[in-house]
Amino acid sequence: MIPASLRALLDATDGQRRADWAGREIWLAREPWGELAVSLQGAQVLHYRPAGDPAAGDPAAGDPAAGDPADDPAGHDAPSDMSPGGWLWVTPTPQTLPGAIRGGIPLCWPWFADERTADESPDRSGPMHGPARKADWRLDAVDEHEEGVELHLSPLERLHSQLAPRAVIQANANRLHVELITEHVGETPVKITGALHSYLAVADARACRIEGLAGARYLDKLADFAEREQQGELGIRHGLDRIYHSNAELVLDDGRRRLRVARQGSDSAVVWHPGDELPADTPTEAGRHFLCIESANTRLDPVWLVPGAQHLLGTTLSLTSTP
Ligand SMILES: O=P(O)(O)OC[C@H]1O[C@@H](O)[C@H](O)[C@@H](O)[C@@H]1O
Repeated sequence: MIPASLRALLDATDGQRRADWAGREIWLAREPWGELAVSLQGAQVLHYRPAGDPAAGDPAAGDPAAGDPADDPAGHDAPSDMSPGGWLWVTPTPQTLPGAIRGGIPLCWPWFADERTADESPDRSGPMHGPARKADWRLDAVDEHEEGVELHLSPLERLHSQLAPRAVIQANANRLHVELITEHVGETPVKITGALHSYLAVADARACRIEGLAGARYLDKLADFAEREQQGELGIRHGLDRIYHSNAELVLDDGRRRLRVARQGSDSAVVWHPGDELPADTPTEAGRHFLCIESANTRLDPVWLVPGAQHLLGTTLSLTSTP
């Protein structure tokens, strides 16, 4: 679910790959395999929709419910400034530059949340979730073929004295895969955290289920990081902010789609929705249509990088039809 203005840009593309949206340069594609939109601010995937996405509310996509708006929670209860379809969510009212866009898959680097250490930020200053998501990135390589696309990006300016990040984004008719690779180009070991802060589009954030976390330990950020154990699968009915100590593959079931969320290089799965306390850049109606499941490295699994070493933090989204 994306802003109608971004949808209009995608619909208007006639093969060109660059457009401006909300003051940012966007790389976009609308091809037989599906659709992809990436903001060069933050190397942030904003939209992904594989061909035939059955929950799009679009008769052409083969959605049997699409003919009857009342039966189609995927699309027709969308706020008027939002367009249904796709696996990711973006706010219709993003902050102006140099603010970050809320939605899609922001890259949080080289620290997660406000847990920056002296390694990541010598004076422990800097924005929540690190500078990468607000920085300008450049496209270093694009590999387009009939089945999909692969993009390689790196920041225009150096974001850390000893670390160099780059992002790889792969999209095709079956999956979206994002990698954030950190290379140590300095002289002394450095500790990092970070996250791929995926905003997944859901029918209603208060009626979702996440499978794969039963029995996992987690830190409850809303209870001063109290440590708890997940009893059974996670049913979401209200706001939550948790860091699960788990590397398990997860399935997000919102009643209309079962999305598999696989993670690489991550022993922390962050599950977040602000409930009724929505951020200022998120209108009430739009705000109930996302749930964040983040592939993360947090205080539970920080990564020590030695000179010459690399770390890959990744996430892969695909469908599962198996209940
Ligand atoms: O508003 P931001 O900076 O994008 O952060 C959103 C949320 O991101 C989550 O990852 C954190 O666990 C939350 O505590 C935080 O509120």
